[in-house]
Amino acid sequence: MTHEHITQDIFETMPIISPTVSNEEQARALGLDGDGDGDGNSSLRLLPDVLPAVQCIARARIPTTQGPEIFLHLYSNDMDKKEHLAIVFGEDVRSRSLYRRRAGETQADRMIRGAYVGKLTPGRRDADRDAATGAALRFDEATGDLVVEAGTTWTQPTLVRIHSECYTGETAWSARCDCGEQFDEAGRLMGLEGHGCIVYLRQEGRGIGLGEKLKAYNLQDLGADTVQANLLLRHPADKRSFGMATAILVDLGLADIRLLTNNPDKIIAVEGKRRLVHVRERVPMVPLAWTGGTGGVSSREVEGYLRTKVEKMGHLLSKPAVRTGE
Ligand SMILES: Nc1nc2c(ncn2[C@@H]2O[C@H](COP(=O)(O)OP(=O)(O)OP(=O)(O)O)[C@@H](O)[C@H]2O)c(=O)[nH]1
Repeated sequence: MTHEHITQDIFETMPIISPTVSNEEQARALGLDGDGDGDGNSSLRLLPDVLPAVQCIARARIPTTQGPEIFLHLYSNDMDKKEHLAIVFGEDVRSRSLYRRRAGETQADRMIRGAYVGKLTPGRRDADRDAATGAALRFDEATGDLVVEAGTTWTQPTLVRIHSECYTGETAWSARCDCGEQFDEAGRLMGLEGHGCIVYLRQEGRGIGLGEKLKAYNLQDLGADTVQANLLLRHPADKRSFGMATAILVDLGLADIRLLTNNPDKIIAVEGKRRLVHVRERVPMVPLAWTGGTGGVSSREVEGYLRTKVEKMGHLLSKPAVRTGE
């Protein structure tokens, strides 16, 4: 479809952009549904049979400006060329694919990949044993797999956030969404617990990419809500999938989790068909501006964004009533 066609279509459909027009009506008018295939299903409902094969290719300790130390894990996979990440709080969380012994590698190679136990210090020679703490890794000699003794250090379900990339909210100080605030809050809570994981997925703009999200913002300024804007651009309301997150969590041995989210679709999606990951508890992410405290994103745009999430995307959020006479 040419640019002229899209522009023409948008202006033909502009009169039906109104807060009173439902997502379904809008989608029908455009011949689309949630995932654009006309079958009435949202893309999140289409759970994949097979998870991507993920491999953690490097891990490093990052001291942070916020206090807690994190271990950043960078993943490759067999489905896309993107660098998905796991931001891990807690030294005991071990990526199976990272620690697996590789043919011919030296202890120095392992330390450089981040496949070590304890802390790296100048002059350290052995990745698999930390003389300072006495910690040692154990391997299955036949397969080279790390033997992880379940529950030896952390027995509770781990606090997890599955975050989708949002350049505008995380880096460009955008007050159109609460993504940056959610990211910071997740890190704060995990820092307090001393344990947790933010899976950072490279699916910008609910999977449509930054360029398309910027177009969606212009449509929002022209009167569309966030769902209508995606549909007008001929994208599903939500183009994301969460099999990558499931695969990364399984690789990290995080099968029992408490998930920070308001989005019920995310719970279904991360558990997947085979329920390799169990969401034991949903931990709500209440916008800070709604908690009565200080801070938090506050703008006309973010209020509309959150309202659309509640009214059209089924998010489990309710704004506290404004109290009067106090
Ligand atoms: N297309 C589009 N994407 C947006 C918009 N605002 C934010 N996003 C993207 O939405 C994603 C953030 O969604 P999340 O906060 O991870 O997830 P969620 O489904 O809203 O659910 P929660 O876990 O409750 O926050 C990021 O990829 C953002 O870039 C928008 O107006 N349009």
